[in-house]
Amino acid sequence: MRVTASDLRVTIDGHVILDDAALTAETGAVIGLVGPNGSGKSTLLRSIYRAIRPDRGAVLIGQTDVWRLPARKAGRLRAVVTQDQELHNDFSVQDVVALGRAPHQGLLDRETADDREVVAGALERVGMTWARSRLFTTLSGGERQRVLLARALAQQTPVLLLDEPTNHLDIGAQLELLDLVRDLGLTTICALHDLDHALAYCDELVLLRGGRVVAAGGPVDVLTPQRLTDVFGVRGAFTTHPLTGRPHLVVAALNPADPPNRRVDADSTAAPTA
Ligand SMILES: Nc1ncnc2c1ncn2[C@@H]1O[C@H](COP(=O)(O)OP(=O)(O)OP(=O)(O)O)[C@@H](O)[C@H]1O
Repeated sequence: MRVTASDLRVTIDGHVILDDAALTAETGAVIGLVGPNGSGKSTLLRSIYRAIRPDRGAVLIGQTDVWRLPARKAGRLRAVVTQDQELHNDFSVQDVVALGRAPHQGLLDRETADDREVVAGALERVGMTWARSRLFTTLSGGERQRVLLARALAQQTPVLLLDEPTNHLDIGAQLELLDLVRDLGLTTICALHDLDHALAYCDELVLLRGGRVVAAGGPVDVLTPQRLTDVFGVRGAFTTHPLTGRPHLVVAALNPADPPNRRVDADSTAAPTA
């Protein structure tokens, strides 16, 4: 299902932290949100998953304005894995994943055989079946992350929103999780810090800086060497990955002699130059 966000502005305590933000995620596409710390990636995601109400703009999933829906109905359209430390004291892993079924249940409904099957399937998909009876709080950070992804899968939504899903994961687990996310075939919007992962796993990128979208489109077109310098203050170049044969991004610090160009201006939003 297609996701469209248009003209979003978010103001907190009188400060505009997201302005004029827009994106389109076509059905089944994986869209990466990239940008330096504090550029507004999480805020854009939050305004899409209804954690922060934008004071302007709209978010549509299909034809439905998510901000005009009751929370439970929104929970059938999109699932979220955030960076927030969720503790779930006294919950087993299975209980945590079962929370994903809530949007499909009435208030007093008991868990059905179908719910149990979906929960078991979600745990299996993320390779955490072995931990189903463990207390969630006893898992490592990476294991928790996989369980939270299983909870999102148990929601059985057409849209998945992920905020830095590879946090806490070792390098093998990062690639495994990103492969899994790609294989799901869901419309996915994912904030990522690792630009090479963004390049390898996303169909399109939205580059943010200072709460504004400065470029959007194919990863190679968005992550131009000029933008890597302007937005991230690094030098960058594409090469061919020696193992996969795919484009690979390498970065290095700016030469001390190169003044970092930290402007956001019309040049940053112009068509790619490289
Ligand atoms: N509740 C809040 N109150 C005040 N300022 C906030 C709040 N939430 C976000 N901000 C500010 O808005 C800006 C964007 O934050 P956001 O978390 O969206 O950035 P980000 O790109 O996700 O950053 P990071 O890569 O560090 O996670 C930051 O300057 C942040 O301090």
